[in-house]
Amino acid sequence: MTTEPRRLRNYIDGEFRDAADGRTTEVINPATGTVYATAPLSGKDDVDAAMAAAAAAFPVWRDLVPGERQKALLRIADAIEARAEELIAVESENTGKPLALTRSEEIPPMVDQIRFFAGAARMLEGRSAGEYMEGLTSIVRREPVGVCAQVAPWNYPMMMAVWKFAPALAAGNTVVLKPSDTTPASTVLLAEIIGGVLGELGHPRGVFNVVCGDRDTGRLMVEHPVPAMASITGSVRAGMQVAESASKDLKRVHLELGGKAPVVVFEDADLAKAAEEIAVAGYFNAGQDCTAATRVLVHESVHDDFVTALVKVASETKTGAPDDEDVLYGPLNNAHQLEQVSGFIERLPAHARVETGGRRVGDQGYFYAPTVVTGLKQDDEIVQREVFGPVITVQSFTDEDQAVARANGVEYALASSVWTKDHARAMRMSKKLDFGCVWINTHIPLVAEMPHGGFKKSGYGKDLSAYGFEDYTRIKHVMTSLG
Ligand SMILES: NCCCC=O
Repeated sequence: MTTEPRRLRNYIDGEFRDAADGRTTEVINPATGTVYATAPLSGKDDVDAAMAAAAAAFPVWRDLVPGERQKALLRIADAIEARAEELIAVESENTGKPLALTRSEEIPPMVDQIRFFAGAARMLEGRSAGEYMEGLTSIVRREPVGVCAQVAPWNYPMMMAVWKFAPALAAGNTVVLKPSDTTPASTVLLAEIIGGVLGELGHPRGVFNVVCGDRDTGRLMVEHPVPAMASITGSVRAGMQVAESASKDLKRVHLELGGKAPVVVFEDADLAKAAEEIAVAGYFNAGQDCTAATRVLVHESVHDDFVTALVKVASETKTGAPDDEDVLYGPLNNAHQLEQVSGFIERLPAHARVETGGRRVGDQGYFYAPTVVTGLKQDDEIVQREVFGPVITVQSFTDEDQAVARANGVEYALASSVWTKDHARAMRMSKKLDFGCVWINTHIPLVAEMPHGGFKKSGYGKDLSAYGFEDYTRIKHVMTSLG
């Protein structure tokens, strides 16, 4: 017996709706390769409706005292916690992620991040009011920006949605959020949860809207005259298109565009610990993480020992079905991504060596083996471009200067790590590494209070933290005569 694919719908102005013209796309479970749902392929009418709803809700939401927005966000966090098992099941079906790891590694930080921004709503900072000219008092007002058009990626659909809507709503903005066309399911469920809370509290229906669709839908959102800000997590190409479209009416842009994180391992590092932790940080979520430990640079004197240790951990690392508690990661997100990752391996130059992996696992779904590639040169494609798959490359270096040059010698600049017992060296490296984050003797942890965001082609603007929160505000100078 075949079951009909579930029908996902947009969430606009407090109600679930199909696309105005009825168009849909298929949503595939990447662990099985089968269609299990359809989602609206939204067009201009849907984007217009969502933007109108968000614009109508904005003045009311903006003018609430911050404590009311805090209360709403705290209730949303509680509701997500209460319905965590549903979210985990939906996310795992839509991404193939291991259920156990979604439960332990995604829900708790998501809930914590919403609670952080709930608190931040009441803690906006500004410089001191005062008399900077004789007889005149100046104050700074910090205000929300307006309607925010937000485009989330497919690697962490729920958590990236949180990174977008939580700071925006906390600051008093209203939101139109588009999930990736391959992973809309958990965002639609989030809309039900968030909309439910906002409705119970009597807030305007259009505070939070979800519009499903593809790249064209995203383009319609960014080009739309209503939003004052566009934020996107995605590829460099998508970010450049957003920046270009947004430039036409000078919208504010917030871009998180991926990475190619260097992992610099010095000869005095604890190699066994480094190999263990780097493998987890490189293969977690099938390496589909913009901060993944993807590009190891190891001192030449310990290169071979490190490779041996890493290959051992890699070959013991398991990928498999969402309900298998022993797996570290599930499938690649979609057939195109499997093709992309396979393509990088197929195009490796003759001087490269695949030490382990380098192949698809099984013929159902989009699983790929944990892979280690050595023998590379700095300008090789796999060193320069983001693979977004379970592939760790290893190069060597001779000294600190060469390590820095190779680490910085890519277009991305999001995250990096340095592994050494020498504190002074770690601090020198943290100054010289040209990345938005430098971890020392660890790689990949994130925390709500600290900023996440890059430089160069990794984009600009910060997620998480008070800095991320401020990105969703604007400041106004008010000056009053004392006479
Ligand atoms: N580990 C979370 C990184 C967010 C972007 O991929």
